[in-house]
Amino acid sequence: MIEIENLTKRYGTQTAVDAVSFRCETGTVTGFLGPNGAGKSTTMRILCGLTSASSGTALIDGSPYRALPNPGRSVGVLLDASAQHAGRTGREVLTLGTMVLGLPRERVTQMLELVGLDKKAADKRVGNYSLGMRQRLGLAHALLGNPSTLVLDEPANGLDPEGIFWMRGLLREYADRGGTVLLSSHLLHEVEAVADRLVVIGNGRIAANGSKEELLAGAGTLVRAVEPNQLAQALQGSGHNVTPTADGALLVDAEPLQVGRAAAATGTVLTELRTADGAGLEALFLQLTASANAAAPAGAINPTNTPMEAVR
Ligand SMILES: Nc1ncnc2c1ncn2[C@@H]1O[C@H](COP(=O)(O)OP(=O)(O)OP(=O)(O)O)[C@@H](O)[C@H]1O
Repeated sequence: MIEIENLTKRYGTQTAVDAVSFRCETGTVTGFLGPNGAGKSTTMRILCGLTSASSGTALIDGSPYRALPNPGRSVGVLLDASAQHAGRTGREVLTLGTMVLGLPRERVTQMLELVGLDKKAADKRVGNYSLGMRQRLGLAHALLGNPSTLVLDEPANGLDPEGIFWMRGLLREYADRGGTVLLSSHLLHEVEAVADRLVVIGNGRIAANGSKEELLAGAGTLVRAVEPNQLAQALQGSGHNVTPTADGALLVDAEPLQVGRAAAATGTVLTELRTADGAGLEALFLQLTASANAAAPAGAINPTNTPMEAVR
């Protein structure tokens, strides 16, 4: 289990991570979503003992990473697939890992097989690997010590569609066997397909935290109009959040009835009006990160990590 409590990281005057709290329960995959610079990597680096926090705690199975007796046996970490020595072969990287962790050498072959790196690939130098191969090797390295927790920063980066499908299955199976996974990504549909819970971060602060179903059910109304600007202004004037989607629709934190009434009152012609449940995580992500990036005072956005309904 991962427990992050009131975690803050300041770099000079900039607050990269601002009072972040969330938990990743045993047997679940938690998707950690946010735009560039949101604070995902910093949070994960603190969790893995690579960066110190300004305040707050980040615990794995009740301990800070650095206090774990043999961390690689408790938590598998993949923060940067390109961090391996380019001159070593994949097999050498894993062999060194077994030596550091005190594991039997056959673990190397098992992990190579698990991640689909054949003999030829295993004996190539990492400098000649594609990014997808590096991700597979990184995952093999993370899983080497048979840990109960996985912390993965953008592991789907560079994988082809077959690779993404494969990784999704691997992580699902790992969680179903009782593992805990924290997985960051910009690939929203990838996260939507595999995660049980979602934590969305924007500007260092938690913008949403809940089960995937909770978050998708709370996605409001999707509306398309011939003159969307007029409708958007009217809805904003009534205190609603309005987020334009990439394809010209509006996502509104209101019921379809309220949006329909606003359209009628402004004489706006609608071409579509429905609950946004099926609009997908991408639209929700846009909506949430837009509000997180707005100039809200510190702590104004879901400071207590209450479920999604309370954020709105
Ligand atoms: N060592 C550092 N020194 C100064 N600022 C930093 C440092 N590391 C991160 N930051 C800043 O902290 C903020 C959060 O960065 P972080 O890398 O955690 O975001 P992220 O969500 O992982 O984004 P990305 O997906 O682009 O990696 C950014 O504004 C970044 O510039």
